[in-house]
Amino acid sequence: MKLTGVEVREIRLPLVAPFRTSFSAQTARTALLLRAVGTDAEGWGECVAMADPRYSSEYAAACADVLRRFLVPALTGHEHLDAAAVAPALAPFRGHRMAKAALEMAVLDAELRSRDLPLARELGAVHDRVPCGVSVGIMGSVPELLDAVSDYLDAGYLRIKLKIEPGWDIEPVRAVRERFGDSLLLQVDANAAYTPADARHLARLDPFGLLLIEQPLDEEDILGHVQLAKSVETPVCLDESITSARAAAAAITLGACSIVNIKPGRVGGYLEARRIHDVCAAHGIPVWCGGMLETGLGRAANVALAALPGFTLPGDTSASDRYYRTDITEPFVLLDGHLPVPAGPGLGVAPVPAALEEFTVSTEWIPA
Ligand SMILES: CC(=O)N[C@@H](Cc1ccc2ccccc2c1)C(=O)O
Ligand SMILES: [Mg+2]
Repeated sequence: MKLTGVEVREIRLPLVAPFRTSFSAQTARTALLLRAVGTDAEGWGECVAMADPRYSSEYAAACADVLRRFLVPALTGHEHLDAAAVAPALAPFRGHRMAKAALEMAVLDAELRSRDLPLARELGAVHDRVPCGVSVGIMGSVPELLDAVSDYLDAGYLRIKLKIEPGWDIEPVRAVRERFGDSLLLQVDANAAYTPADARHLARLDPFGLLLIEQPLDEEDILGHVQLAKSVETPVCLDESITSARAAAAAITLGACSIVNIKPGRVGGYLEARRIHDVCAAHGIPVWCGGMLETGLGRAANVALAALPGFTLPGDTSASDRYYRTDITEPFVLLDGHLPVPAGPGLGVAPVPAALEEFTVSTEWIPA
């Protein structure tokens, strides 16, 4: 397609409950939605950057700026733009992977809709539904945590992930393991809250039979994770550190992780996410799909990605109502612990206009 322009829409969705991690406490989700308009097609993309640079260096206002000044202009002049051409065209601009991912996603959605092809088919999905886990925030007390976990298990989630940080780790994990038993699929996510000096402390999680400990150390501390992986039994999984297929290959080869959390927004898009899946599969490394509190747009694409063969662990592809009372698309509803893979062309979903309007903060048209 020939790109006419991109509409950048800031939305703000209240969360059903505060979501606290080692790096922030959120009561609402600010996100950017992109609508790529072409001569004969249009498509939707979602930028997963937070309002402030606390998960990674990107943040929503910076994404809007880099899209406006550099990324959208870089796609003009392409008579027959397709998704494969987006990353090479944006490569001269360093970083800004979440902004690039959103733009590629919108072009990919437009291209696939015009070809009447579901994203799952394009990516190589082998399942028509995916098993779902849930990410549980840091709570005010252990009883409050146990109630939240109990509710999520009643909802049917197949795996529990607990956010941890120094001072909220051993005790909540012990309490959940003791209350819900050894068969519960249980893992933790530190969001880089620890240092290599905490190795002996983190080894105290070993008796609880966790599936993994996610991103215990700083995203740049690959060698620290290599050392840590040698001194704890719990498998190390990386999230923030895995920014590309190259980074995944290096981390795996060095022994920094034995499981990878794949997030398309973090790595520059769904095509790079598939490449990371393929690199991990070649190394025999299981992967799962991480979450960034996406709306139904990103959720639809993540579920399609999570249906690839190497995604052998339940992901953070939770139902819409884990985060939002009202989603901007038709809600994703958990059924027997699974979400269905969208079967329509492209993302297979689109915003519900009334919901979109309700949560829109601003819109901007960037001509190509
Ligand atoms: C589901 C989950 O735990 N996601 C991230 C952390 C996270 C937490 C809170 C967020 C709030 C706004 C935007 C992105 C966010 C990402 C993670 O796996 O590390
Ligand atoms: Mg994480």
